[in-house]
Amino acid sequence: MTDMPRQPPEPIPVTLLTGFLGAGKTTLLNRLLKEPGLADAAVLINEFGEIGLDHLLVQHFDDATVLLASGCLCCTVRGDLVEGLEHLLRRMDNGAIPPFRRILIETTGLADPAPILHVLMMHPYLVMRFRLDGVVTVVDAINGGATLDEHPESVRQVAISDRIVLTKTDLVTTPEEAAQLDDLRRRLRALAPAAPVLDAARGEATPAALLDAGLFDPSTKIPDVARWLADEAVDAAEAEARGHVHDPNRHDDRIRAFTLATEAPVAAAAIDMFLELVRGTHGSKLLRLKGIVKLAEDPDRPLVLHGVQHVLHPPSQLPGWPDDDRRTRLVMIVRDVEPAVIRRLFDAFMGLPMPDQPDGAVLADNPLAPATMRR
Ligand SMILES: Nc1nc2c(ncn2[C@@H]2O[C@H](COP(=O)(O)OP(=O)(O)OP(=O)(O)O)[C@@H](O)[C@H]2O)c(=O)[nH]1
Repeated sequence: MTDMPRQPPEPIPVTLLTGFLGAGKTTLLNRLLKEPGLADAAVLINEFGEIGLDHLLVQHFDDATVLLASGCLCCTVRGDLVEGLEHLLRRMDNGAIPPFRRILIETTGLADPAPILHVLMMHPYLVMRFRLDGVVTVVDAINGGATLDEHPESVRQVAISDRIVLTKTDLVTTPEEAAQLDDLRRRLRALAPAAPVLDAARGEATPAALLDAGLFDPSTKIPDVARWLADEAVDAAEAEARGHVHDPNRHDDRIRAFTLATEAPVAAAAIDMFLELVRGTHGSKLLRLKGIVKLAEDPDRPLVLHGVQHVLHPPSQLPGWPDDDRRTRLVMIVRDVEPAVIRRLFDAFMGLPMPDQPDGAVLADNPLAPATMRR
């Protein structure tokens, strides 16, 4: 018998469920797990709330954090999360539990989801076996506005989300509450313009609407860049935000979503230097980055970028462009950074004419510039 080369197993999609204390995460999770399509999902939760989960594959992980040698706080790895994920994989690979086709991770209401996403993007083994499908953030229609005002971590949870679920809209009865809900919806749209807002009480938070938020259309397996990037929605929100006076004391006014785009093919070194500089300078202020790049060296095979804070998922290349839009497009969500600052840098590195600005060559040719930025 000839040995067939072994294909690596398909990475298992992971959905991160986040949202503030009492927002309704467990209630939503319980409902989703009763859906037939999720019978073969595994669940990892890091606290048992008042509502129990009676699902076959529930595993618990603690809040324990392990500081990496670099000492970078945003890279704290949830040790038990890594262990929990490895344990589930081991038991599946050994046949001790039935194969699961998806993982849902419910975080504590106070958690910043970024370190959990970092685990999925950086761990040398887990990054091969799992892929981040999306971040679902649950927001309470009654308390959501006050929570955003008081807790910056809840603003971050919304800003990095791919889907938002509004809960408790059934409790909105008075005209004042309805007006507050309108305001909350506006805030959510500004914070996460690419994330559809789904109303749980109206039955909109279905598995079809919440899951498979990644680049590939689950039915065709073809990448759907427009849906994944949602750059048009971000552009529209950016235009709306331009007319608005930003109040630096409001947590959500400090967050900005914007897009960068160029028709011209981009040299791999230029995009590399640009990202290096943005990550080096703005690090934790860069909440999320998604992008597709037309490489000068290989223009027919677009490069896919995906990052949370300064951590980039290992970039991949698609075999071809899925539609007619072949521009390089990046969507960024930042905190406390003016989009114009990053836009100027992008234009400089992409070689766009910038008569009155220092351009990329000045940095790249400068022997005093950091080594990563020199030619
Ligand atoms: N009326 C109404 N109540 C809801 C809805 N969603 C959740 N709840 C209630 O809100 C309370 C908190 O819900 P949970 O699902 O425990 O919220 P959680 O986000 O998991 O809470 P923590 O784990 O404490 O962060 C429970 O009493 C739920 O029954 C909803 O859409 N409408």
